[in-house]
Order: sequence, then C-alpha cells, then structure tokens
Amino acid sequence: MSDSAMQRGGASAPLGTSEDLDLSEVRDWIALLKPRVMTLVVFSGLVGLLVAPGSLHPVLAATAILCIAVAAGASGAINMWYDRDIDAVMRRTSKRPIPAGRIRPEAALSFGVFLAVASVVIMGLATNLVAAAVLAGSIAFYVFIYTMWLKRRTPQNIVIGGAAGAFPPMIGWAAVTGHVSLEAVVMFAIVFFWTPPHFWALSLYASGDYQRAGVPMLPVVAGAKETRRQLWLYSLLLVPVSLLPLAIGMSGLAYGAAAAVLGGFFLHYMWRVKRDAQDEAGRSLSNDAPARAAFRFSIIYLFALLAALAADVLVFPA
Ligand code: HEM
Ligand SMILES: CC(C)=CCC/C(C)=C/CC/C(C)=C/COP(=O)(O)OP(=O)(O)O
Repeated sequence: MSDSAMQRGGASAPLGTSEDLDLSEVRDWIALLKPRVMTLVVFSGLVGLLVAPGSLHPVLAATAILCIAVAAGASGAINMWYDRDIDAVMRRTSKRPIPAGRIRPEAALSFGVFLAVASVVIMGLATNLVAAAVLAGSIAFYVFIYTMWLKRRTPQNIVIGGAAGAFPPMIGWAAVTGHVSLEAVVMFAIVFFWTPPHFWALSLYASGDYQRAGVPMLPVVAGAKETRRQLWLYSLLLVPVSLLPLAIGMSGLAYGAAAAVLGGFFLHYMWRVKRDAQDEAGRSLSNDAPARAAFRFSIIYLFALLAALAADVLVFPA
C-alpha cells in the first residue's frame, strides 16, 4: 500500500479494500488534471478542428484532441503544484490532492511536466509543428504568464492570463490546416472575451477565499461594484465578437441567429449581476444569486455557441 493510501485507509483497513484505495488514488491523479474545466477546453479544441477546411485522419484527429486534453490537464497539475500554498487556505481548493496531503508536490510537478512534454511531442508527430507550437505556447502561457507571474500580482491576471484558455480552438484549427488564419483568431477572440465575465461572476461570490489567500482578484482589490462594471463591459464586447464568424463569412445566418439569441441571454444574466441589490460597500444583498446563475450560464453559453458554430459550418459548408 502506498503512503497516500495508508493515509486514507490506515494500517488497519479491512481486507478487500485495497482496490478501492487504488481507485481513490487514481481519482486523485485525475483531479490534478482539473477534468471538469477540461471538458469545455477540449470541446472548444474539437470545434476548431471540425470547422477547419480540409481533413485529418480520424485517428490523428482523436490524437490531436487527446493532446489538447492532456496539455490542459498537465498545466492544471503544474498550476496545482505551484499554487499549493494558496489552495490550502481557500475553501474551494483546500481538499485538492496536494494541500490535503494525498499527493506529494514534487510528484505532481513531475507528472505535469511529463504530460506537458508528451502532449507537445505527440501533437507534433501526429499533426504538424504549428499545432505543436501553439499547444506548447498555451501551456507556457498558463503556467508561466498566468500562474507564476500575473495571478498573484494584478487584478487583470485573468484578462491577460486567460488568453491561455482561448488557444484550444486555434490549436484544433492548426492541427488540420497547418496554419493560423483569421478564423482561428476569431475563435480565440470569442473565448478571450468570454473569460472575464465567466471568472468575475464566480469571483464575486468566492472573493472571501481569494482575500484569505492574498490573491489580488478584482473584487478583492477594486471591490464588487467595479467587478460588476468590468464584467458588464466585457459582456458587451463579447456579443459583437461572437458575431464575427458571420461577419467574416466563416459561418452563415443560422449561427448568427444562434449567437444573437445566446448573446441576449448572456447579457440578461450579466445585467442581473450588474444590477444585483447591494449594500454601500457593493456587497450583494441576495447571497450573490445572480452571480451564481451567471457563472453557471456562462459555461452553457460557450458550449452552445461553439456547438452552433460547428453545426452551421458542417451542415451548411461554404
Ligand atoms: C484565467 C481564466 C480562467 C479562470 C481563472 C477560471 C476559473 C474557474 C474557476 C475558479 C472555476 C470553478 C471550478 C473549480 O473549482 O475549478 C471554473 C469553472 C469552470 N471553468 Fe473556468 N476559468 C478560466 C477560464 C476558463 C476557460 C478558458 C474555460 C474553457 C474554455 C473554462 C471552463 C470552465 C468550466 C467548464 C468550469 C466548470 C467546472 C465545473 O463544472 O465545476 N474556464 N473556472
Ligand atoms: C491546451 C491548454 C494548455 C489549455 C489551457 C486551458 C486553461 C488555461 C484553462 C484555464 C482554466 C482555468 C482552470 C483557470 C483556473 O485558474 P486558477 O488556476 O486560478 O484556478 P484555481 O483557483 O481553481 O486553481
């Protein structure tokens, strides 16, 4: 039995439980990859790949998507290694495998670095150098620019650092075409402008955590009122940006209509956050119910928008 399994089950664990213990160990390693966040990252990469002109052998396409998933997971693991001190003091993250003492920090780091290198090398072999380079760049962006540099220094951390999460559709596109063109930049822009409202909605009701950990997220540094204002500004920018695929002829009217309707809902949810009843300090009087709803909707929105783009391009090819 490993040290971590001993910690969980204890030396006197009943016979027959070793498989369960191994399974929970596997679950811890999977948790290091932030699998829930990965679903949308992978989906956006898949959409980039599906809407790209040209074709890729299905096995190579599946490999490319797997590489995006593994790269995102690897950077999540390295992020958890680096952030283990602040994760330990935040309620939302304190039970993660490293702060909870179930995985050694160095083991998590080796795991993350190994997966990061493997994902880039395999992407290069399976597709092309451009896709591998953008994949490497997005890992480096998340790890070095966001996690190690901006996250603890500026409330604009997620605006700049969030670019890391906007690369996957571009990587999917590059995997098929071998280059980065305007369409790929447009998909990048959609995720880029979506990220601040997505995260700031959550940060409004998780600001206690960030304050305790000394992370300068916008509500901690500038207050809830300013966060609501900036969240609203980025939401207003996102809607026209989401219509760019139509404007550049990448998609047709079906996508345009879907983007307009989804954008209307997005603005509705974010407007409710902006107008949430608040005290003089800007704190919500409704237990942040609108912010919680807006955060949940932000995820549905991006899934639906990207699905609409893929459906439009595949059903009505140019
Ligand atoms: C710097 C940028 C971003 C930050 C700081 C951020 C932060 C967060 C946080 C703190 C959560 C709460 C869930 C958790 O405990 O992990 C979350 C959830 C989520 N994020 Fe983001 N996010 C960012 C960008 C993105 C991007 C680019 C995507 C995908 C395209 C994404 C997809 C998701 C999804 C799908 C969830 C829900 C996970 C669940 O079901 O628990 N996020 N995000
Ligand atoms: C292909 C590739 C490398 C994609 C990268 C995907 C990526 C960077 C997604 C960003 C999403 C994310 C979980 C941010 C969390 O920030 P945080 O670390 O502040 O969150 P935490 O407090 O939950 O740890």
